[in-house]
Amino acid sequence: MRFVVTGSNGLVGSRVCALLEKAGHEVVGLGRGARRTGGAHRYIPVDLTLEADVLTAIESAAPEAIIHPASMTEVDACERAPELAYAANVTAAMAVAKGARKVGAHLVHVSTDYVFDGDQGPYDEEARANPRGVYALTKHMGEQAAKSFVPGCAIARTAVVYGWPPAGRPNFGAWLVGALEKQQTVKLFEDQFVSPSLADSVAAMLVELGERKLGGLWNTCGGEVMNRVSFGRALCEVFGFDQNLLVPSRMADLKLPSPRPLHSGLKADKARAQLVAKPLALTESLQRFHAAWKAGTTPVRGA
Ligand SMILES: NC(=O)C1=CN([C@@H]2O[C@H](COP(=O)(O)OP(=O)(O)OC[C@H]3O[C@@H](n4cnc5c(N)ncnc54)[C@H](OP(=O)(O)O)[C@@H]3O)[C@@H](O)[C@H]2O)C=CC1
Ligand SMILES: Cc1cn([C@H]2C[C@H](O)[C@@H](COP(=O)(O)OP(=O)(O)O[C@H]3O[C@@H](C)C(=O)[C@@H](O)[C@H]3O)O2)c(=O)[nH]c1=O
Repeated sequence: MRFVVTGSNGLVGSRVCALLEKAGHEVVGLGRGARRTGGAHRYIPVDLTLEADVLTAIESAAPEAIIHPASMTEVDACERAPELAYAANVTAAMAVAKGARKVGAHLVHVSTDYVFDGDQGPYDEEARANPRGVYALTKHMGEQAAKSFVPGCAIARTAVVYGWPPAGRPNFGAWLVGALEKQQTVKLFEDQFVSPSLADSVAAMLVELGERKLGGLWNTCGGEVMNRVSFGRALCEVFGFDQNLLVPSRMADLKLPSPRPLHSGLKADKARAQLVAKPLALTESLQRFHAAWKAGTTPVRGA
């Protein structure tokens, strides 16, 4: 099949491109600025907030399916610059969805557990969204844009994605490993419950939604819900780091600019039952994360 993947320089997008290529699909990555990943697929630099450029790129690629992970993902930066967040998470989502509609491509739109308020998680696909904060609001609006232009699209929500990104901002898992390997202490939220998700596993589920042209809501995340301290402890066990470096803290103590859901997390039963690419158990995810670290295939190691 022919695929377009947005945000192909990002954590999820780069893994989606790699998996698609491995499976023998034709791939065109869309990203901002110069290419920052390997692989043999075609790359088109495009600012996704510019609708005309997005439509030109999508028409030239003529995909059967589009996977759209591109987004402004720094939650506090979104809070500080709502105009940029709106452009990246709503305007761009609309442009990509219009492109999909124009060429008749299936759309897999990537979203987040942060569309929920975190009062009563974990959440299944039927739960009602109640976004708080600019990142959450704009991601929720992005979902509506995707559904408005491509009613049969898949909305794939994921959460706390970790992995070894090609470049750019370190994620929760990479940030933790970077600090712990230098024996630095890390303050970890004990009051935020989430579904940590290995990027490769998320990518595999997104690829399957694209290949099978499945629509509707899908929680494409890790298979277990836990607080951030428990994640840290499990990571220490697998990597052999000292658990005494983990300092339990409360989110409110950090005085972050953006609100974040506390009892968040996603129920992964639908994906577990219906997808071939299953949500992974925490230990298996961490073992894979560790194996990539050991193999030295970690571009931002120590970032
Ligand atoms: N990471 C996480 O913990 C979670 C992520 N998600 C969702 O998963 C998806 C993927 O996240 P992830 O891969 O981690 O994010 P990244 O930040 O690693 O990647 C996002 C990519 O989008 C690109 N991008 C942003 N704006 C534009 C634009 N205007 N034009 C072109 N490209 C643009 C970025 O480009 P550049 O590199 O130039 O900035 C970046 O490469 C997102 O939709 C996110 O909301 C959901 C839950 C958790
Ligand atoms: C999780 C955590 C973060 N921090 C710090 C690190 C950083 O400065 C700040 C925010 O951390 P994070 O970036 O990991 O957390 P956050 O921005 O809340 O991560 C979110 O990202 C978006 C894209 C999503 O969609 C969510 O699912 C979620 O993964 O808080 C701690 O000090 N302790 C902690 O336990």
